[in-house]
Amino acid sequence: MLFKGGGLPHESLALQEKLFGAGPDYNFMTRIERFKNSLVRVQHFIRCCARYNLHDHADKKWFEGVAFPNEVSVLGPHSGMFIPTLKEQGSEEQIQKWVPQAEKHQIMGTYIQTELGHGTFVRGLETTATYDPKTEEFILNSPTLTSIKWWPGGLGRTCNFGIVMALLYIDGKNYGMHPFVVQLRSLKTHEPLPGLTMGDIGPKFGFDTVDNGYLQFNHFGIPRENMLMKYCQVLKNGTYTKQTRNPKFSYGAMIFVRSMVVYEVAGQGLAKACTIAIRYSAIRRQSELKKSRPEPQILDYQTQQYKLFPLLALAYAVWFTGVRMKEIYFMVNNEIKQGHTERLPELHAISSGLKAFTTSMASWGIERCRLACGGHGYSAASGLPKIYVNATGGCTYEGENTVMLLQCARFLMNIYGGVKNGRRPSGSVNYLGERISSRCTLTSEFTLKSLADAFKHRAARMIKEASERLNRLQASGNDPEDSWNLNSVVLTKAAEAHCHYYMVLVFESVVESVEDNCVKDILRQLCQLLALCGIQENSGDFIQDGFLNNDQLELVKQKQLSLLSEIRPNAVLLVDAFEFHDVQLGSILGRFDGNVYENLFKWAKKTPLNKPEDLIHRLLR
Ligand SMILES: CC/C=C\C/C=C\C/C=C\C/C=C\CCC(=O)SCCNC(=O)CCNC(=O)[C@H](O)C(C)(C)COP(=O)(O)OP(=O)(O)OC[C@H]1O[C@@H](n2cnc3c(N)ncnc32)[C@H](O)[C@@H]1OP(=O)(O)O
Ligand SMILES: Cc1cc2nc3c(=O)[nH]c(=O)nc-3n(C[C@H](O)[C@H](O)[C@H](O)COP(=O)(O)OP(=O)(O)OC[C@H]3O[C@@H](n4cnc5c(N)ncnc54)[C@H](O)[C@@H]3O)c2cc1C
Repeated sequence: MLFKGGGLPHESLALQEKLFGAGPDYNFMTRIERFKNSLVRVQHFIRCCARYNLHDHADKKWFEGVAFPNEVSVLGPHSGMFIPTLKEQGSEEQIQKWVPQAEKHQIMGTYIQTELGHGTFVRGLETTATYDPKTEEFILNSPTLTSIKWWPGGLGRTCNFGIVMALLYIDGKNYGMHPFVVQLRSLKTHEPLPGLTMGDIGPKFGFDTVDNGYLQFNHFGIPRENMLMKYCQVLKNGTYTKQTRNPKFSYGAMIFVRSMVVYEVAGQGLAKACTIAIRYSAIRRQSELKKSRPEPQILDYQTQQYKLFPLLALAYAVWFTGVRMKEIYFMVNNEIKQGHTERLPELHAISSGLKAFTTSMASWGIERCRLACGGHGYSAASGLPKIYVNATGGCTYEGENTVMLLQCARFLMNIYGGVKNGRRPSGSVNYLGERISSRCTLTSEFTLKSLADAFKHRAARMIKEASERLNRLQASGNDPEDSWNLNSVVLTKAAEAHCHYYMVLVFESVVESVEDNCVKDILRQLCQLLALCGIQENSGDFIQDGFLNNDQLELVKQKQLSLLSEIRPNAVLLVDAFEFHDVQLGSILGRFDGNVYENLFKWAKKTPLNKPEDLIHRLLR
């Protein structure tokens, strides 16, 4: 119950739906079969939403977790980007017009921003929307090959609507990137409308159940009312007006998804992988620990614990951080709606930084879980390949991770510069206003406070040094842009250190808030392990300025090893506590009943390659 809160009833409802749990095995399907099967489940999901009166986004998410285990469906971009952008950027009239249809799935939309030539550099996008006051239409056009829209999920075959990000031109003047609601396909025939060339972009690393697509505009007209006009308006005569608000409001959909990805993608993905690897390690027996004794569970090998328990601690940390990230998003977004935009830069920085930091850590962690499962981990039956390919997409979409770390670093440099000029920082960066202590107080007790302080010191020092290096590069004659580029590796590391500190701090605050002493003690062990592993893996950062000494590092190592034995008796319970149903895990190795071998054998017998009547058989005969 530490995790699920109000979600359980919806999950149980979804689990009662036969169509979700049963059916053909994903691993034995071709891409087209996977896509079709997902569409069948999408339709059933939509019927369930009506039947169970599911409107709230969070309620639907619980349901989706069962309906689409370890994959993204075309509903992801629809409910995660299309509807939120309508709500956040549309005028009241526009919201009334489109949101109810979208929520009832009468129209299906996606978010159409990236182009063949540009994804990261949003200001480099080329699609144009030119206003024609005579027809009161915007004419959308793809002027170059590189301006063809590329990647939007659901665009290839499914969606009949999209929000297209395009450069607004009025009377020859470029007003920058704006969002437009565009009908793409006929609501009767589902054929693309004349003036649009569109389709699926082909097979990918993962995301088989999503038809990421391309779209080329050939002077395609849409009504004036289709520009989302909450913040900027184009009047009938072509007059452009805008509120004196931050132009970055049109990037709001990206902040939303980045804030959600920490929990939904990184937290869930790593927690599932740990559940599989730790349960399997309690079932699998191999080799000898002691002569003439039964083979031990592989989870009893210290090296196996050393591989998996730090990842378990990380899974808890990312999960808690993801929950906190969601809370912060909704809090700051409410403030923004009431006209208080002061915390937008911080929200952008922390959502960019944490999205990058946690998806990278989770991808790396999921792969390590696979390696920890030996040969069977390499089989699709482990469920780990599917979890990995979907989670690792999070390192790229919604802002490539290095680019996101640099956005976070940009904010940190601004704040640090302000501190130097006497400004007081607040929120997630308030520590930058504190004096940095030069010696570490870490003792063999390893209190959570002393561990968090060590990460604070590391982050503050690395941010300070990145800033000073930037200044030195400029002082030696480099222009600001070159200086930034020449410092960018250092900047990304400073941003990572900031995010790492944030994650340790969140974990520490969760532990402190737990009332049950037994649970508190177990969580404290995990939090200590997370922090100690972070120190050891990045020990150079902690000893570089003499903050930690060799004796303290030795203590860190000793404590890390003793924690492995302390965590061992609770390890399986700690993954059971995530409460993933077998349907959600999609893994034979991670089955709750532990009946691994019998089911692996049954599964292998079902593989299509074993069917007697096929071309392979004839060729081999
Ligand atoms: C509900 C969903 C739940 C779960 C999700 C689950 C599954 C996901 C499923 C499927 C995947 C779904 C969707 C994927 C969809 C996509 O990928 S959509 C496309 C996303 N594209 C990107 O993210 C592009 C990345 N690029 C950018 O964001 C920007 O262009 C940039 C940040 C790189 C811009 O860099 P610059 O050119 O430097 O910036 P600028 O535009 O000139 O900005 C100057 C100042 O503005 C600040 N800033 C930048 N972005 C924002 C922002 N979003 N909000 C607030 N402020 C911003 C920037 O920091 C500068 O500030 P200064 O004060 O320093 O000047
Ligand atoms: C599964 C998936 C789903 C997607 N869904 C959608 C969608 O629904 N809608 C949509 O519009 N888009 C979507 N996208 C596109 C996605 O948002 C972009 O691919 C992403 O933002 C990265 O941009 P890019 O492809 O231009 O990468 P690039 O910018 O070309 O990245 C390539 C390399 O260049 C580096 N680089 C680029 N710029 C800089 C810089 N300024 N400083 C340092 N290094 C830099 C990067 O770090 C990276 O190593 C999706 C992508 C994927 C993979």
